[in-house]
Amino acid sequence: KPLALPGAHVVVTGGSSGIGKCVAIECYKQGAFITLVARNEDKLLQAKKEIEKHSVNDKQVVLCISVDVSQDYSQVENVIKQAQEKLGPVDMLVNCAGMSLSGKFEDLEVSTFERLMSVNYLGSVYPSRAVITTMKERRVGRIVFVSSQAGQLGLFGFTAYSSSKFAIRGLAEALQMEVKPYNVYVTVAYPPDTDTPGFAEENKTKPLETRLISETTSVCKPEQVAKQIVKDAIVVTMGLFRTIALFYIGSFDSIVRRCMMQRAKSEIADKTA
Ligand SMILES: NC(=O)C1=CN([C@@H]2O[C@H](COP(=O)(O)OP(=O)(O)OC[C@H]3O[C@@H](n4cnc5c(N)ncnc54)[C@H](OP(=O)(O)O)[C@@H]3O)[C@@H](O)[C@H]2O)C=CC1
Ligand SMILES: CCCCCCCCCCCCCCCC(=O)[C@@H](N)CO
Repeated sequence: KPLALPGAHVVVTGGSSGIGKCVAIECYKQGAFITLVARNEDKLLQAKKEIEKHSVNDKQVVLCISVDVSQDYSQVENVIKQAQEKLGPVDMLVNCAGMSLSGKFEDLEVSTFERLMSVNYLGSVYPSRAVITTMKERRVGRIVFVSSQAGQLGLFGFTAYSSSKFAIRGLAEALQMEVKPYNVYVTVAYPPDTDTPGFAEENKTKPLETRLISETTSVCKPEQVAKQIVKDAIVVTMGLFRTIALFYIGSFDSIVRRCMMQRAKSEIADKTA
């Protein structure tokens, strides 16, 4: 049941920096073929070189594709098509592209809310939407979303960021219920502050309150966070420990399975009729 990474095709958005780059390295070390997706081509090539140092056989490939995951769905769809033509169907998608901007609600431009929603939320919807059909058909697939601790708890300074990360959780949980009968698994990571270029950038404009709240927990290494993300995606344990929710989820899952069987039956009936 665990996904076999050797020979698997793993697409990592935001794979040119920080957590995403470390996820790519972790998968490459375990024998996967990698597609890196991000905007800046120099950063992509730089990351490709770094990842290739960790190869475990001479067949492995790191493919780089430059695209903005948050802008135009048809562009993202094309990128996934290109990747599948070169490296085969996507076995695992890791949605790491994202960014953080902080400030008091009244100090943030409204355009910041739009920007974070499109990069963090729509930037996870588009790639996932582009791989899901093939995953369901093949009865193979993993989709990983990267939320944040600020996606479980709304925090001072993060009105725009937290809400974009909460949105990811809703998306992931609803999608999981749809695709479970097709052996496709969805996981969500909720990392704490992690030492990355993105984190350094965020710290330049963080309000004092946000910084003090953040400093109550320690800063993680991206390698460590990436290791956990990959492990959780490969061996999917009981995703979410929510006692009451579990009861409902179980009964909703059986509705989904029943509908799936009904549909299969009526398709057979249509064919024989
Ligand atoms: N570091 C932290 O403290 C934490 C981070 N997270 C989340 O983890 C994820 C990764 O963060 P981190 O590693 O720190 O970030 P980095 O800024 O170091 O890396 C972000 C990556 O995403 C890419 N990216 C950003 N915007 C887009 C876009 N519109 N289209 C395509 N690619 C894009 C960047 O490349 P390019 O700019 O070239 O496009 C880069 O590869 C984010 O979603 C972040 O919110 C969650 C919790 C804590
Ligand atoms: C239910 C249990 C929840 C526990 C929450 C504890 C919260 C403590 C402080 C949180 C610090 C903020 C992290 C944001 C990280 C982030 O996403 C940015 N660094 C991105 O760049």
